[in-house]
Amino acid sequence: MTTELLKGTNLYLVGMMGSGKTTIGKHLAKLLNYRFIDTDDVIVQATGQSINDIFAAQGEAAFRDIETQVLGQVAPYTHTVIATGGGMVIKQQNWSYLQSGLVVWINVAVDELIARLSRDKSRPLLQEGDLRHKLTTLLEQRQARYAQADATVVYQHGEKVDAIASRILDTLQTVITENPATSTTLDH
Ligand SMILES: Nc1ncnc2c1ncn2[C@@H]1O[C@H](COP(=O)(O)OP(=O)(O)O)[C@@H](O)[C@H]1O
Ligand SMILES: O=C(O)C1=C[C@@H](OP(=O)(O)O)[C@@H](O)[C@H](O)C1
Ligand SMILES: [Mg+2]
Repeated sequence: MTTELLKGTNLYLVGMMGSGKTTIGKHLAKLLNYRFIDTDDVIVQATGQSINDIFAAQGEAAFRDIETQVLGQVAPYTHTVIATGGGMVIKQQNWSYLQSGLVVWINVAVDELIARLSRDKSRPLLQEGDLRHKLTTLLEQRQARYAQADATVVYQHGEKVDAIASRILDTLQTVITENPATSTTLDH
């Protein structure tokens, strides 16, 4: 049902590190018969370096430039679910690309993010200092940007990936039905 309503419009998943963008995005793409792209994966493939290595060797600003380039490269696609990195929403320039599709914020409480990420070594911004403080500070800086999303799904404790994915589709159906102009990719 939502597949027809979307008319090929891309879905961009935004939210904090650990919120499940990559995991849920893959599932969502299967449900919609869409392609799946993770901007971090594209960066790793294109540079031949891990995200940790890029941050260590070139710094965050260089990573953000590559991230914007990658977003610009994938935005012209249709029928694609794009899992973004948690910091994608920061740059205003990125919103011109994000707004070519429908943006979904997966809103997960900091306590749950801590439980998921306490042993994670793949996210350079979380490797030093207190994890709760880092996540809380980042969320404070980003929350208003995440809230610019077209749809928000709040994670319910213990909710499985397939349940969140189908709730995202239900929410999008409501958003599109209430404002049909939101899904227009293939109309022009
Ligand atoms: N609904 C969920 N319940 C429990 N764990 C989850 C859920 N969604 C994702 N995870 C786990 O949380 C971690 C981060 O997920 P990931 O998809 O990489 O998030 P993101 O791409 O937003 O950083 C992974 O270990 C993943 O298995
Ligand atoms: O929030 C961030 O600034 C980042 C999130 C990461 O992606 P995930 O959100 O998929 O973990 C990755 O892009 C990089 O480590 C920076
Ligand atoms: Mg991810």
